[in-house]
Amino acid sequence: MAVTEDDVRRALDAAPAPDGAPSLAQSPALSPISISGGRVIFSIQTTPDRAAALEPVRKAAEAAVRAVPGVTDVLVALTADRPAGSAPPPRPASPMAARGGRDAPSGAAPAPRQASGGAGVPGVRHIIAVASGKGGVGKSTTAANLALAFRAQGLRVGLMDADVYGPSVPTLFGLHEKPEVEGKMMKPLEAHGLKIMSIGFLVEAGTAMIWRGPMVMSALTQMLTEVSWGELDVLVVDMPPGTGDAQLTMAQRVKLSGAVIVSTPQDLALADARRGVAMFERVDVPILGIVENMSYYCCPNCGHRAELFGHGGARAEAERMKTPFLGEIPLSLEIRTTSDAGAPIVAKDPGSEHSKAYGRIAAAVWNRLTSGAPGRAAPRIVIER
Ligand SMILES: Nc1ncnc2c1ncn2[C@@H]1O[C@H](COP(=O)(O)OP(=O)(O)OP(=O)(O)O)[C@@H](O)[C@H]1O
Repeated sequence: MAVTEDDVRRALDAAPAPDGAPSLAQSPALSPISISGGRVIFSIQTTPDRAAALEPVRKAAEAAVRAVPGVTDVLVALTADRPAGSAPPPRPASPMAARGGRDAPSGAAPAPRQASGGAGVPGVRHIIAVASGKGGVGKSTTAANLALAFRAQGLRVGLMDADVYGPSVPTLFGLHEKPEVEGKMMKPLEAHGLKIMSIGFLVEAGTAMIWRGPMVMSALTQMLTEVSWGELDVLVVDMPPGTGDAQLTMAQRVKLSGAVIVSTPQDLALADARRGVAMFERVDVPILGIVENMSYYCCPNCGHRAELFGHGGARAEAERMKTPFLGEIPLSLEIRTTSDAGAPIVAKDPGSEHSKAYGRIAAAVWNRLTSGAPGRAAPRIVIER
């Protein structure tokens, strides 16, 4: 039986509120409710000093929703904005502790929309997510080349590989050492003028990882807040494919300036891309645009361009969704071999046609970022299950 928001709200009509409202359902402290299958996630806004006292309210809300027919998993978090300059709240499990972790229901808590200044990471002007609805469409390749193209345009750039399920950035940049730790902060590695951090630097290569939702949140938060990124114009985040916990975590934890969606021309990937767009829209992250990757075939010998089945689909879809179309990248052996060899094409051959295509996409994204496209607030989660 499909769970609806009305079902959840009816259950919360009998749950206590933190602020004197007749019920949690009627309280402004209640965040938007996220429902995915039988999983229900929401948060209750509070102040850090009241977090402990409100634990019974959180538990009562969880129990009320758990009793709704069809609900299989509930995650309710208390959230608060941390005053500038104060210490961060304690973290849950660290990514290192995730090695060999047990399977468990996962979840990420949505947060109320509240305005706050900056990107949420000190010194970082814009954080953008590069995402795709499904795996293998070239999201990591696009993120890496986009970051390099920003750099080529004189920007100070970081690249954060948040793909907890299959980090590609270590291979893309031929980086395999562990980051140095200075005090409580990790130093990002550097390559081709980019500051780089990957979940792949923190876990053993080839280790089978089972990530629980809170671990994903913890790992991503650490990579954002416990890495000395320094002053950056833009931090490009290579997201895990799909529309799961990590995406929600990023969208809720950090003030994302926007998301770039990567798709291949085929209809199936486009349907996935549509889901990706919808997910970011649901959490109020502006879509900066869609990139069509492996758009057409470029012959390595004669440069002849052959159209592929479905070519142009992303442009048409972007128009239908009233989303900017950022550009197309061909299916090219050079793009693949340079990436596999640890120096993506924009680093290896900056003057090539393909690098220019990435440059045009970077310029379009930067244009959107600096033309006043709205960003999102950065809430702090105080307590999580
Ligand atoms: N435009 C392209 N032309 C040729 N090969 C490409 C292109 N884009 C990506 N590839 C290749 O496709 C494979 C998958 O790319 P990539 O890892 O970037 O995808 P992804 O969407 O990030 O995948 P995952 O979901 O597994 O992280 C890689 O071998 C990469 O080199």
